[in-house]
Amino acid sequence: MFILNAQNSIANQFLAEMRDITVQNDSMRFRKNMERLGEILAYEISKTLDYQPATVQTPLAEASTALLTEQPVLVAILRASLPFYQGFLNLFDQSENAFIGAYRGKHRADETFDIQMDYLACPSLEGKTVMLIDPMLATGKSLVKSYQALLQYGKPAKLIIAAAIAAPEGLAYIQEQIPEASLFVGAKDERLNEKFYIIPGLGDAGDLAYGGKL
Ligand SMILES: O=P(O)(O)OC[C@H]1O[C@H](OP(=O)(O)OP(=O)(O)O)[C@H](O)[C@@H]1O
Ligand SMILES: O=c1cc[nH]c(=O)[nH]1
Ligand SMILES: [Mg+2]
Repeated sequence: MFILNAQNSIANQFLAEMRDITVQNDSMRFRKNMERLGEILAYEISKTLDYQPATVQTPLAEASTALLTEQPVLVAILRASLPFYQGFLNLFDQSENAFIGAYRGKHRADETFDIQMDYLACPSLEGKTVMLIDPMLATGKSLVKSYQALLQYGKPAKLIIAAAIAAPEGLAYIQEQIPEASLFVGAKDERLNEKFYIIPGLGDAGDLAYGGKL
């Protein structure tokens, strides 16, 4: 598992501002920070993909390099992942894309919830490199249910799961349910609270990015 804030970098600033109650309610800044974190994680993930030799013709001569052997499929889980996903799309700008409307339904009296899933637009995933992108990995239910739904579009050759902030409980659930997934997270936080929010976390990522919902 790759944990970005295991090393100090400018990414600490973006994560800190997303968490900071004196900054996070500037929703444009919150979305921008989420996008920049997405770009950085996408860059780290890009180092682990497959490349093949290539040459490009400059005005003066041929230059040798190595380029991606294939474009990934980027999967955004509405709502909160949109700015985070945009960061990935900024770098993997030739990728295919999929969109899932998945959210945590109303919490029951015991605070548990089911994942509601109403929308799925997806190309074939057969044999492809798929990146499942969601900023918050709390219980892991959204990601697991999303992945299970995606399998109707084919079996990816490689599955990468990217989150801005992850709880240990969610990470364990993903590793149990989807052992083949490679995990890349901005930060691994302490725990979930009784309402299954990540502690210290940042609050509700979708609401901070786009406002509340009924
Ligand atoms: O790991 P889990 O326990 O499934 O929680 C994580 C999910 O919860 C949040 O979505 P939410 O249901 O708040 O919808 P939103 O993105 O529209 O805010 C967040 O954006 C993740 O998708
Ligand atoms: O802490 C959390 C957990 C789930 N979803 C969020 O937006 N935040
Ligand atoms: Mg939310």
